[in-house]
Amino acid sequence: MKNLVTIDNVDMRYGGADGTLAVEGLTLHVEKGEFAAVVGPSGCGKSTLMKLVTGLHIPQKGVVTVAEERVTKPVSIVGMAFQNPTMLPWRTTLDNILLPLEVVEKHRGRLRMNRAEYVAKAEKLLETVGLKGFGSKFPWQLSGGMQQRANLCRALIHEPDLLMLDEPFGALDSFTREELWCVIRDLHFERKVTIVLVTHDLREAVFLADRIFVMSSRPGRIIEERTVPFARPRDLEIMYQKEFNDIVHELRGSIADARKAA
Ligand SMILES: Nc1ncnc2c1ncn2[C@@H]1O[C@H](COP(=O)(O)OP(=O)(O)OP(=O)(O)O)[C@@H](O)[C@H]1O
Repeated sequence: MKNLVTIDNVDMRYGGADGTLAVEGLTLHVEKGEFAAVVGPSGCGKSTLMKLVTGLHIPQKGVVTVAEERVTKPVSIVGMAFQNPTMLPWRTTLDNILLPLEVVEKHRGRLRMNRAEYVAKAEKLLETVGLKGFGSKFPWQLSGGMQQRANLCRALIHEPDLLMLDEPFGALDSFTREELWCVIRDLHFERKVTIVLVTHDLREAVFLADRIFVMSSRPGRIIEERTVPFARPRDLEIMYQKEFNDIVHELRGSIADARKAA
């Protein structure tokens, strides 16, 4: 299958020539339609990887491409969701979801001409994530889990080919988190969007991903790549199977080794 994302031998340093080398010789390919997860010790450069793919950082060495185009500026075919939803409190949930369309030049004109169509699309997304009828509420009227759901809608409103998720469920209780795993699982299954998920939660990675990349300690590079063998769509029950927990334990071992090697 074709790669949608390629990172080839990339170095990224913060703060000038003597600054922090965050990733070094980072190489990773994600296929179109694939669900990839990236795990690794704290501070190993996972968020840096996300910023390199989305074009928020440009590396000093090496090449990043998305959809066969070299990344030299923020990439428009990508949707992003981070740990903190950062919704604007003075806008309704629906208007927060429409925000990326107002910001990105390419969509601005279309939104003005076809607002009703985009509102309908936002409402459909809200329904998909279990928030039907909540579009008129303000973010502060929603629970943390509901805000994360709305955050996902915002990342998906421009129908991105690539969805980048950086610890999007980190701050949630475990029941809400598992519910949202199922929302993401279904979105991936129905929309065939390519997803890259950065997470500290190894069960989350094994439940959701087709392939898991393990990073070394800083400067980060990929030290292990693991294909998850379970058929899709997966049920939460799978987390009680021995094969599932064996993979989680092996990944935990790899990360512990990477931390020791630092
Ligand atoms: N703007 C910056 N200026 C200087 N150093 C930075 C900057 N951003 C990140 N770093 C450093 O680069 C390294 C990688 O950071 P990054 O945020 O990518 O790691 P991470 O794996 O996402 O961390 P965590 O697991 O704690 O979320 C860290 O050591 C961090 O301190």
